[in-house]
Amino acid sequence: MRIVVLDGYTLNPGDLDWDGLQAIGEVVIYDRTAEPQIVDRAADADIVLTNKTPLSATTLQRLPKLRYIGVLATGYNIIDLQAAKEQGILVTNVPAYSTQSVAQLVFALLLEFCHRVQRHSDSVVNGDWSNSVDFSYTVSPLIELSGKTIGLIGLGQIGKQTALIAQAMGMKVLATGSGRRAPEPVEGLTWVQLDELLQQSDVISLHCPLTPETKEFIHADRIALMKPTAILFNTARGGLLNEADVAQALNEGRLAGAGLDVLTLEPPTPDNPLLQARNVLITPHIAWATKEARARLMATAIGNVRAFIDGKPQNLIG
Ligand SMILES: NC(=O)C1=CN([C@@H]2O[C@H](COP(=O)(O)OP(=O)(O)OC[C@H]3O[C@@H](n4cnc5c(N)ncnc54)[C@H](O)[C@@H]3O)[C@@H](O)[C@H]2O)C=CC1
Ligand SMILES: O=C(O)C(=O)CO
Repeated sequence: MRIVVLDGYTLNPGDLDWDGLQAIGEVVIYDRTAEPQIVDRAADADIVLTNKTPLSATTLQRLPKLRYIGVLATGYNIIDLQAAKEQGILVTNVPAYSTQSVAQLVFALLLEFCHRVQRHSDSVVNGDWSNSVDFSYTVSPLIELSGKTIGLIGLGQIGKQTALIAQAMGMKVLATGSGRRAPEPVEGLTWVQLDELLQQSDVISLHCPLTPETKEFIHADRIALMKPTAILFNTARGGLLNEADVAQALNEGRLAGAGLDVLTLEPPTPDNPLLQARNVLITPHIAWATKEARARLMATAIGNVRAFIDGKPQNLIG
């Protein structure tokens, strides 16, 4: 079996190894692949592994030998699933490998808004405390989370873990999903419709996939439903937001802040309006990238390839 990894660098920048994959077949690993290079590099492959290199219908039509795509991620919005199905190509993803890490980053971002730890520490190191007449001072308002309401859009693996952490902090948890009812009862959590969640939440966190239905579904009309004091978090996919609308709401004080790990285009162009927006914290799509999570991702991705070769595919999508 000829296996081509199109963009292996972010999964394994050098602190993991590909041995498990190399034991399965003839493997070629590219750190990154630009779109025009995909067909040349994958032309002879039976198996292609990709994290964020897109496989569109046009590209797949030019890869007639391809039998299997292993997405090196949970989100698989980069694959044209319909085209893959029509060509008989199986597609798998890696669920749940980063659940704890992503939920942890939600709170890293949220707690930064609550305490501005770095800003306070910088102030102290710069001498402000030594020069202060008081034993305590603040350089920005502080927020206590206990008693505040968090609204989770998407209650899958990451949404549920985020709910647990929020509950441990004394927050009231609202959630919504694609159905009118909760997929399963979760203790202490209230299932509401999207508009109600947007109206009632102090903190809103997105945990649903990017699909044609959810594309840019956080837009001006929905932002207008949110409290002007609300803080929005997106660790799912950038395309869930209309970025211009979110930036405008932040700049006009109709939204208090945004904590973002993902943008529509990654890396972003310098003119992305969110980069200069007021009260925004942006991380470069790192929620998944703890070594612990990447090691789990590697193990499951290799398990997926083995299962496909053994004729018992696992983690199939589409
Ligand atoms: N920033 C990062 O590094 C990472 C981002 N992700 C993103 O997070 C997303 C969620 O991951 P998981 O929780 O593991 O996936 P999951 O599949 O366990 O949960 C997704 C949930 O979203 C719900 N959903 C689907 N359509 C919806 C809609 N229209 N409105 C509200 N909810 C809807 C589903 O019913 C499901 O409960 C992934 O799709 C991926 O895009 C995942 C891992 C790492
Ligand atoms: O697993 C995912 O969906 C990610 O975004 C990380 O690549």
